[in-house]
Amino acid sequence: MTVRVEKLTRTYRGGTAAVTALSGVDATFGSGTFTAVMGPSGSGKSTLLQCAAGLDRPDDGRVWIGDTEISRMAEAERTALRRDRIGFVFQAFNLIGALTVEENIVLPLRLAGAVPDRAWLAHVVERIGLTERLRHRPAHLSGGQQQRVAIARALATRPDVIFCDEPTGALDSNTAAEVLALLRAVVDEHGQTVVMVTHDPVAASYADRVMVLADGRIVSDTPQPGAARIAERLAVLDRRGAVR
Ligand SMILES: Nc1ncnc2c1ncn2[C@@H]1O[C@H](COP(=O)(O)OP(=O)(O)OP(=O)(O)O)[C@@H](O)[C@H]1O
Repeated sequence: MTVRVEKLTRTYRGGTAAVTALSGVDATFGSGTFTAVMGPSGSGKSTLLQCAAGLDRPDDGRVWIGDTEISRMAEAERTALRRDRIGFVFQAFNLIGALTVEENIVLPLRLAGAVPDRAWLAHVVERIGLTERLRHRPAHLSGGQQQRVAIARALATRPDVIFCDEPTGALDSNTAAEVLALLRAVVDEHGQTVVMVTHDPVAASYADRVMVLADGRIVSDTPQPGAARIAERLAVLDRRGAVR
């Protein structure tokens, strides 16, 4: 499913000054593609993700998931669409400690009152390599395993799009690699659309494309050129930021 944002603007008011987090951002995330969203701290990455996912409302601009314009939907309708068609993976895995791995994975389905597709769930659990751990509690798993559970939970409803905010931010490089390979496989094997905010050039090198934000605008949007080149580009941007 393609996600499209048009002229997205988001200003946070409150405190002494208004902060413009997004300033007229246009972007399309094609069906079955994996995009890394990068840029300095405060450049608007998380805000872009939240607006594109319908978790936050832009002040101006429009958002489509497939043919559905979510920016015009009422809150209840947006909540239902998020539940059915969008998956989320966050840096802090956000698993529920009192539930087992299996219960965490099927929770979105239970909340939606949906009948689980057992064959699909079995496939997802096998794909993330946690078949033996289904009855364990999250606290007994490593960070990488917990994030794999979070990805399985995001996949449980078979969403069209998965938004990830720093999914490997809390992981060491080996477990991060496993999680990134899994996201890559989700795109390649199932044609899901993945949009991932990351600070890490190595993480971004798993994507098809790298979009860089600075001051709420897209400053570069290219096929991913490899971790070393991504790191160089970010360093240039940081130096420019430093002289402003
Ligand atoms: N709820 C909020 N209230 C006020 N200002 C906010 C809020 N959320 C974000 N901002 C501001 O909007 C700007 C963009 O924030 P955003 O979190 O989207 O950036 P980011 O690129 O994801 O940053 P980071 O890499 O540090 O997570 C920042 O200046 C931030 O301080």
